[in-house]
Amino acid sequence: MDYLISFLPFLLYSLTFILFVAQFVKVGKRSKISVKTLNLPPGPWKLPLIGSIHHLVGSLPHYRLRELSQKHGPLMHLKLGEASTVVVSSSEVAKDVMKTYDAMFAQRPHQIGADIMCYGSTDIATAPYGGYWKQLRRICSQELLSNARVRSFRSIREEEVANLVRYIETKTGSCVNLSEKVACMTSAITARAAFGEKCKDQEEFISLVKKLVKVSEGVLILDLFPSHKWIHELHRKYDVIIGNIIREAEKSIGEEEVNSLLSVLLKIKNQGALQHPLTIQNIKAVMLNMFGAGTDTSSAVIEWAMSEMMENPKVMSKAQEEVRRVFGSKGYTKEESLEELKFLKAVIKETLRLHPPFPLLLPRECRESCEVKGYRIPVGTKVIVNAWAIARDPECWSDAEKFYPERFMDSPIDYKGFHHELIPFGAGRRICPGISFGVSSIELCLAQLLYHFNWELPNENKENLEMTEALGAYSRRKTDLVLVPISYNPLSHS
Ligand code: HEM
Repeated sequence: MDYLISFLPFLLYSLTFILFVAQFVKVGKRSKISVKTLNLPPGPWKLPLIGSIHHLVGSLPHYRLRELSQKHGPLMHLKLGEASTVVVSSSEVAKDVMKTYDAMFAQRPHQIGADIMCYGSTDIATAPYGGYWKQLRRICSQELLSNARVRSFRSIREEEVANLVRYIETKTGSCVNLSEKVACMTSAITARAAFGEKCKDQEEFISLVKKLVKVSEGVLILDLFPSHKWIHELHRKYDVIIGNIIREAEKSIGEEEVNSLLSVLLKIKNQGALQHPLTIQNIKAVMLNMFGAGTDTSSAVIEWAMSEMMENPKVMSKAQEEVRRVFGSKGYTKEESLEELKFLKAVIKETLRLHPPFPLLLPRECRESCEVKGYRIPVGTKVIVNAWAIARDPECWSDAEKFYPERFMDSPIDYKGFHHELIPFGAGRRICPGISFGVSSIELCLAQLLYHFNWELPNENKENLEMTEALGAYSRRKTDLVLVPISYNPLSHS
């Protein structure tokens, strides 16, 4: 009975929500959302109005949004009641939003879910634009994720990738669930960089954050049912574990030179010379970002790159030939050699183009009313940039749907936020600060997987590798990538 009573508010919420949405959404026989065009005051909005609020937009997949924008234009207005969202689907409009008017669109929309999970939205990713966020962002770029700091984690990356290679070597000729193993590796790299070597709660922490990340995909649920017990229960568990880890880390500060992300943050907090003093709660929120934003994203890129190369064996051979030539018979010995892997870098760019881990980036909000392409965007409008659709726009890319890394070989186009046709890390003030951290693990891991092994599909799906994406805010494979590694001996080929 108690159980039923506790579910009553949940059911009432659901019913109200469905009735509310049903007024605006006409779901046809084949689940088509009806679209109307309407002139909206104030300003020259002549954009499609579809029955949706920003919550729903979050759950509309990027490919459905592309279909809609192909019909209704690269700046599309979605509205339900008084809540407005614009969806950007061309590189030109993205440039306006993330460069010309970047300061106007550097806000994140307020989300109740983020308030619960991220200690009142005091992390970097969901903090409102302003002095506190700017300070965190500076700490993040100069101290936590600077190139020098990322270089200092080199031995961690090398050890974890070597562990993965050793494990795969024991499985030569049999099936390996690469998705699972690569996800463990990226989590281990992030955990050791974040907490240092001596963290005994690491495993528990990683498994809890995985659950939290899954839940955060459904921001809709968090925002609609903020009082529901399990959300708070999950957050309480996170708080206890990260609290223990921080207490342990505080003990070793000053004892030895530790450069884990957590110890750097604690030192900055203790120095106290900040305009917005950092609290332990703030540090807990930032640590959640490092894991939430940093682990599944990198492993998804590795998975997709391997999948695409399995689908395109000529690309695989070319990438293997390059790595084996550059590394020679000794294999990987120095990080600098990664710089010579021009084709592998192109493979990674092409993977990020076709499979950006956040196809819709992270949502933004308009801070000040402004005009984009002749349309007045009122303050408070939510903005979604469909980076996935832009990266497949035939106006920008020839043979846009084809996996063709060669397109980047003599091209200046990069993913660092200057070329708005390729923005897997976003652009402007809110661009991802973890590019160098993420890409350095991706490059090393792929290079080693290509150097040490030839890869085959398991017998049961020899003809057909499943390439479907799972539904959700992150772009990941619907099914795990299972492959058969065959160990490669460089000496027998030299
Ligand atoms: C392949 C790997 C990664 C991808 C594709 C990726 C992508 C993104 C994207 C699309 C955004 C939103 C940008 C925008 O709004 O314009 C973002 C933000 C962010 N990312 Fe990443 N990310 C990756 C790795 C990482 C790593 C390794 C870390 C940290 C260790 C990280 C930390 C963050 C943070 C803190 C933000 C919030 C920035 C802000 O709001 O100011 N990311 N990332």
